[in-house]
Amino acid sequence: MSLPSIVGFWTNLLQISAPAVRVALRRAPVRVESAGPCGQTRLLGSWMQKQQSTSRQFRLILVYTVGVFPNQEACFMHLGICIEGNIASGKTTCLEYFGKTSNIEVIAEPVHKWRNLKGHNPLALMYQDPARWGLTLQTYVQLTMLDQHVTTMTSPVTLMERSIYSAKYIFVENLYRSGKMPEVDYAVLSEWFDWIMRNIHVPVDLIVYLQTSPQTCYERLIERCREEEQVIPLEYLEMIHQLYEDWLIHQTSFKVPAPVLVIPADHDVQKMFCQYEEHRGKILMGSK
Ligand SMILES: Nc1ncnc2c1ncn2[C@@H]1O[C@H](COP(=O)(O)OP(=O)(O)O)[C@@H](O)[C@H]1O
Ligand SMILES: Cc1cn([C@H]2C[C@H](O)[C@@H](COP(=O)(O)O)O2)c(=O)[nH]c1=O
Repeated sequence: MSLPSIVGFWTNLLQISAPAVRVALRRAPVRVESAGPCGQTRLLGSWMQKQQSTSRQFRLILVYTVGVFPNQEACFMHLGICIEGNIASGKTTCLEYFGKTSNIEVIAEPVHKWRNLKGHNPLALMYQDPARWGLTLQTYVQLTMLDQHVTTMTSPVTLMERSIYSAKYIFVENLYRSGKMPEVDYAVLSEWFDWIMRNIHVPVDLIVYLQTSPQTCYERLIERCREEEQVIPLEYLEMIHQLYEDWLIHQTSFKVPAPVLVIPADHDVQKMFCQYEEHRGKILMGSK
């Protein structure tokens, strides 16, 4: 669908002038990125700080466009949402829940790659000897996360588990601050990360933070029983928790790349599913 058609559609439906729709589009947290296949105009989600005060009218247009044109091939609009949270906080379960909805594409964290890279297990190696293998794992995590961020999506909304941001701001930072990553390794990873930020567009429109207590995660981690993680003590989850809180709640450590929706996640699964339903609209809108 071309941009003029979108403008025409909303002009007719809302009985507002075409310039008003165009103004709403211009003020929106999406931008015309490129001409997609078959001449379709692609609007790629791109949240920008200076445009936080997006008009309500446009947001309605945005959300209902997803509903009205659900099956557009190579959809013209795309929202990227990252699900963040501590280890075993319930991110995968959340993804599986929303994955049942049509028009939402979910991208699970590529843990299987981190556990098996040409027969090697960088995740296990890192837990066994973080000072030796932290750089190895985190270099690969950064690459695989970037790969997921730039993958072309065909659905209007993508839910991605974690992000290149949390890999750097939480896990690399934790290794470094706890004295398990040499300064030179941290400097190399930081140079790579900064280069990516300067040269590659990594769009995120909303961060959904599943906020749990470290104790809850510890219990769920033991229940999940992933072999590599059996060495993780409660203190490790407490450090990850604090880094997440400083980044997304207090916003005192690193730049937050998108608005944050906080969902308390210590509850049982049924209560979590109820909360996901309550927040479904906000999540689809890609903002608070
Ligand atoms: N709300 C919940 N209450 C109890 N157990 C949960 C809840 N959500 C997930 N779990 C269980 O906890 C473990 C970790 O959940 P998972 O979704 O894999 O977390 P993450 O992807 O954040 O690491 C899994 O065994 C899962 O079945
Ligand atoms: C992003 C990231 C993850 N890890 C580790 C932490 C966990 O052991 C797994 C991810 O599992 P989760 O249940 O999805 O939290 O990978 C890491 O060491 N470094 C990272 O950057």
